[in-house]
Amino acid sequence: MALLEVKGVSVSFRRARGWFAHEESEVIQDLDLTVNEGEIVAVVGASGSGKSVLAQAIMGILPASARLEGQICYAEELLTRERQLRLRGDELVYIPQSVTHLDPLLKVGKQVQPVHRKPGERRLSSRLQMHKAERELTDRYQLPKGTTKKYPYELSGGMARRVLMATATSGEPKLIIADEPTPGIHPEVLADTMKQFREMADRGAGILWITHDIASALTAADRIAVFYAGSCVEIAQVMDFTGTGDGLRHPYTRALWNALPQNGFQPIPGSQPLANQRRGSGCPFAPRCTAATPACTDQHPELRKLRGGEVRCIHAT
Ligand SMILES: Nc1ncnc2c1ncn2[C@@H]1O[C@H](COP(=O)(O)OP(=O)(O)OP(=O)(O)O)[C@@H](O)[C@H]1O
Ligand code: NI
Repeated sequence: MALLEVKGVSVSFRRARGWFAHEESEVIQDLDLTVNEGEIVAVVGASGSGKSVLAQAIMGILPASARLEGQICYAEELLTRERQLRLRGDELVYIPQSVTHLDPLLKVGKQVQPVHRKPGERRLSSRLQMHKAERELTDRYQLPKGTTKKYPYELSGGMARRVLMATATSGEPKLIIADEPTPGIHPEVLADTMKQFREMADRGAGILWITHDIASALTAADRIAVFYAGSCVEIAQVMDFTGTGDGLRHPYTRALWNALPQNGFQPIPGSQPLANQRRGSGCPFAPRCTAATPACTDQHPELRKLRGGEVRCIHAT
């Protein structure tokens, strides 16, 4: 079953311009993405491509200046504001990109206790729960003993990140939106985090995992969604990332793959256009694409199915 379906979602931000006027920049454009039960979908793409904005749209925490179009469904029903509020922190959990999301005034231990929402289920005594939280943090996340008694400001960035992970995974969530959960994490903890994601997925959860690190995404994800300038340009299978990238469908995905150290560090010239620099309606990658033709600048390519994946490029075969 599809746990998360993002259908034709666009997000734009309104900004004042001068005294009376305002301008809108579209930072996500007509996005389609699905996460099924038991599946880990990694979202990769350059900084500013719209990954975190998508996470915020799903969680219902976009700022008031944002306008969202399109539909987001959870468990095959529209994810309305009311459902977002009801499911958040329970079935639907979020690991935010910024550690400022920890409550600064609450000791860490209080923040990693599992939620018990089932009717009639007795809450564990608070001391017992504290012990459980402590064990989780020391055993699984290798944090020093006593971490639960600390306040967030007493933790390093990497420690705070592990606390965020523990906070999000201490219950039994169905859909996890993890925005860059791994930077600053020790390689062993990284491997364990990915193992934990896999176990949760094997129990039926769906995970949308936003990351800069394609190499680690490839070791744990089932499918990879590639973002460029607010568009999802390709959805690939992990096994497509091999050799010189001939199995990949979009020139940007191929360029990302060939820019990895193990593939010879071949950078692509130019840079991703910012939302307010995108001109016209063509393919956003066209200005940097060696395969671009005049037709590429005419219209935004449709997302179409190709060789077991999806692509937005009129030339992909
Ligand atoms: N609250 C906001 N108001 C205005 N613009 C915003 C806001 N939040 C994000 N943006 C813009 O939306 C675009 C996408 O940002 P987003 O944070 O989603 O990028 P990202 O892909 O997560 O990047 P990174 O990899 O650096 O985390 C950027 O151009 C950013 O400046
Ligand atoms: Ni981000």
